Amino acid sequence: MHESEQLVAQLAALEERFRQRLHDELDELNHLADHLHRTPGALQDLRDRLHKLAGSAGTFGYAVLGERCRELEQRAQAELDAPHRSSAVLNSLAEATHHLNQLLEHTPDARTEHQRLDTPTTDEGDQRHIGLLVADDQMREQLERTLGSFGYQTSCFDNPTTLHQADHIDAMIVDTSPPGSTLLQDPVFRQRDAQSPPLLVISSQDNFTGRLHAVRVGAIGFFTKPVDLPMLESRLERCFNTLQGGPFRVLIIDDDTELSARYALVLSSAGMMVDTLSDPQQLLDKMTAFSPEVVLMDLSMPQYSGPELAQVIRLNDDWLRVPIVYLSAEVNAERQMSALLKAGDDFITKPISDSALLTTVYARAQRARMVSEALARDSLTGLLKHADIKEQVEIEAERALRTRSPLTVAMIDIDRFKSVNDRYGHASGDSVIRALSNLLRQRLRKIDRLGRYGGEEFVAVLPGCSEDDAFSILDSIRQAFSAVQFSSTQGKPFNCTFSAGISSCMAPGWNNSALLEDADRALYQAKESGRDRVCKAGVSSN
Ligand SMILES: Nc1nc2c(ncn2[C@@H]2O[C@H](COP(=O)(O)OP(=O)(O)OP(=O)(O)O)[C@@H](O)[C@H]2O)c(=O)[nH]1
Repeated sequence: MHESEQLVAQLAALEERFRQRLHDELDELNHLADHLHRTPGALQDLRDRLHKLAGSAGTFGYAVLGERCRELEQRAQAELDAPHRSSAVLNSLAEATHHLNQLLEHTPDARTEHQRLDTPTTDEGDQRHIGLLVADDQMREQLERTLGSFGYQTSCFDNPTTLHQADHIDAMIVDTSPPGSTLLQDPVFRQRDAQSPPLLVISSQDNFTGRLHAVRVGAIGFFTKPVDLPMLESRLERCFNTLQGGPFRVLIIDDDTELSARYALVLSSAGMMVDTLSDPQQLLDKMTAFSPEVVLMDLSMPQYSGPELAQVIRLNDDWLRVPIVYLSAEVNAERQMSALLKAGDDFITKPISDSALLTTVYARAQRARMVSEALARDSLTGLLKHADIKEQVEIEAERALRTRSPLTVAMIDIDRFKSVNDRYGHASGDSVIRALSNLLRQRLRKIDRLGRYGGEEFVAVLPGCSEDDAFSILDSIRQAFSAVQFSSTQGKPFNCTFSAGISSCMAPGWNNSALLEDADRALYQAKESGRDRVCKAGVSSN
């Protein structure tokens, strides 16, 4: 069966399950309606059930029923808030509840459409194609060279129309200099929409107006000359979502299993990884095991409230960045605010259409991942920071132990870097650090992890790579780096070298915690034996 047909069939099966439950649900509502006068707590119970149905009925196509439930829920709530019960109100509430059954017929024209769910895909592996509209020859050549070395394919255009008409452009970079350029006011830019490829703008001036023009045509990056190319490249990477990611992980916490199954189906059909939780007691285990990037949380569950669970999540520092979105039938703005004040970031009111659910979750997940990536990365090099690369060493070491596959860790340190700073200035030193990080990123594979361990010290984690293979890769990078010619701010040319120590988990006597220490010891040995070399742990170098 075709994938979209399968989705429609699964959604239909869920709807059928919901339809069957609906009959029982309406019987229960009728029963409560009959006991409003006699049974304490019946009114509260009726309100809660109406509230739940107001959220779920619309999602499964019973929009009219859902709206009516919401109306009755509000009437029940008003009666609960009143100082005394009114017989007349209870009678009319009971009567209206009995009429709900008739609304079961109001489905065909109000059913939720099973539209095709178009989502941005994150297909990795293909070479990305960047369209350049850059009149400045030097800037264009620099971009072509740098983006090419990062594996992008570039094409140059000389006017907005040909750029927009070009096929298979994954992103575009537009240079709006010289000052006063009206390039972005060209109609083709103004007609851009959500489907248009991401746009990065280069400008010779950093001012509010320039940034505003860029935002108005939907730019996702703004760079001022001289452009920090590694920064521009990492922005491109970020917008393609290729930074160590995989599908977005979404956790749905809702006691209504049919409803959460439906949301899960909709989100997973768009390529997201979804897990559901109906028993909040399992919350901590689930958060740890699944590590969601977005949590969709029902507002009221039998024994717990959504804000309580959100606060439990927020007690753990590791989960402070995870957006929590309440999915609720609650329309009362005051109650929504009070939930958000406790914890949580956003509200989606049920019922919600499939595409609105998808868009909201996608936007939240994307933003959360971007923030997370930005916080984990070093601003000068765009590489992982000390703590994050150390964590990657541990993760990969555990994986290597589990899968009995090789793993090599390399510690790399620029030689006599202090004297580079002293002789050529700190800014030249920075560009050496950036160049080495670019070179490492460019030469290593996507699955390798790279981090800036200290000032001029880097760590590379190479899964599936033997010590010998890692040695030859790093040695060729060492040679390439020593051939790079830098120029100081005064225009003086100079070269740099680095030393590296590598340690592999296939080495005899290996254990997890010693991996970095062994690489460090090997690095020390490389320094001691003359620098500009790569040493393996446990092998003496002459
Ligand atoms: N430009 C620049 N310099 C940095 C940065 N971080 C650290 N440094 C400098 O890097 C230098 C490191 O020097 P040392 O640790 O003495 O080592 P070295 O001069 O590289 O000598 P060996 O490692 O023994 O070859 C120090 O002078 C730091 O100030 C940075 O972000 N930018």
